[in-house]
Amino acid sequence: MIEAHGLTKKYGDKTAVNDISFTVNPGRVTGFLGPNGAGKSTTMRMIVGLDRPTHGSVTVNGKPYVQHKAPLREVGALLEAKAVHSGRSATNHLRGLAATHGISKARVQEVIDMTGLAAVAGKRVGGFSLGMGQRLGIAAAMLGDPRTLILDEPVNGLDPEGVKWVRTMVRYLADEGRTVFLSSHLMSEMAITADELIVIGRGRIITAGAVQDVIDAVTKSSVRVRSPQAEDLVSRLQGADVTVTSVEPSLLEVHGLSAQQIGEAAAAGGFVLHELTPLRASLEEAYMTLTADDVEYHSHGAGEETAPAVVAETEGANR
Ligand SMILES: Nc1ncnc2c1ncn2[C@@H]1O[C@H](COP(=O)(O)OP(=O)(O)OP(=O)(O)O)[C@@H](O)[C@H]1O
Repeated sequence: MIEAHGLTKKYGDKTAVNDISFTVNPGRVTGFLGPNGAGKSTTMRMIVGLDRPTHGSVTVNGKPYVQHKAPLREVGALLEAKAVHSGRSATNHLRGLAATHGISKARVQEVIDMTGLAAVAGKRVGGFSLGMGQRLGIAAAMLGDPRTLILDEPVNGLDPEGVKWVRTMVRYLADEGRTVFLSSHLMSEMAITADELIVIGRGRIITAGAVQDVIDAVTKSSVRVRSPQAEDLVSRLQGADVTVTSVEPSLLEVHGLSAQQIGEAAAAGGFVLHELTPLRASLEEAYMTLTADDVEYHSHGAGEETAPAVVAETEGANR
């Protein structure tokens, strides 16, 4: 478990992390999201004692990281994995780490096998690709068989097979009762990997909670309706707080009514339906809404999609 209370980090005038409090629970995969510069890495560095908080505190498994007698056995961390420019082999790199923490050579071999490094374990780490370096960083994090894992951008640079492997691995580790805290900018991946989310922007927590709750709190669900009588159906569906958008001639997107309400209204009016599909917003859409005001580095330019025409946003009954 990770517990932060009023955690704050200032670098000169810059407040990188601003009075944040949160809990990361065991048995769950918790995603840490936020725009570039939001303070994710700084928070993770404070958790593992690489940065000292300006104010506040953070504990891992009940104690500040530095007070653990065998920290590698409590917390494994992959932080801003940079290419390790080393002439040593992966095996020797891991054995060196293991030796200073009383960890056996057998465990080194285990983590090499777990992370798919067996074929390259004897090769110079300096020649590793980004993905292999990432796997080596994860191997090092796993070395002490820790109860808590902190992974900053673990899928960065990994191929699809590697991304899937990380997803499966963190699920397995959480199901074993471990605490898993990971950051990523890949929303689609986070949506299927994480159970819980903490979203930060400009050093402050924007929201936290179960993934679906975070999405539902900021996005409106809608229903896709396909009907050969779509045009006439629009007036049947009109009501207070109902928005009907015509996506194409026989296709509507309805906000403000459930699929059940639409189906019943259509049946009552004798309308033929070819499709009735509840649509849920994606984590990416929710994230964009949540962090819109907290993005420090905006990009501008082409690629903005034109919204489809809203054909009915009406008042009145019929719900
Ligand atoms: N050593 C440092 N000295 C000065 N400023 C720093 C230092 N480390 C981080 N910062 C600043 O603190 C803020 C938070 O940075 P941090 O790296 O924690 O963000 P992040 O959420 O991890 O971003 P990214 O997604 O880009 O990795 C940024 O504005 C950054 O420039």
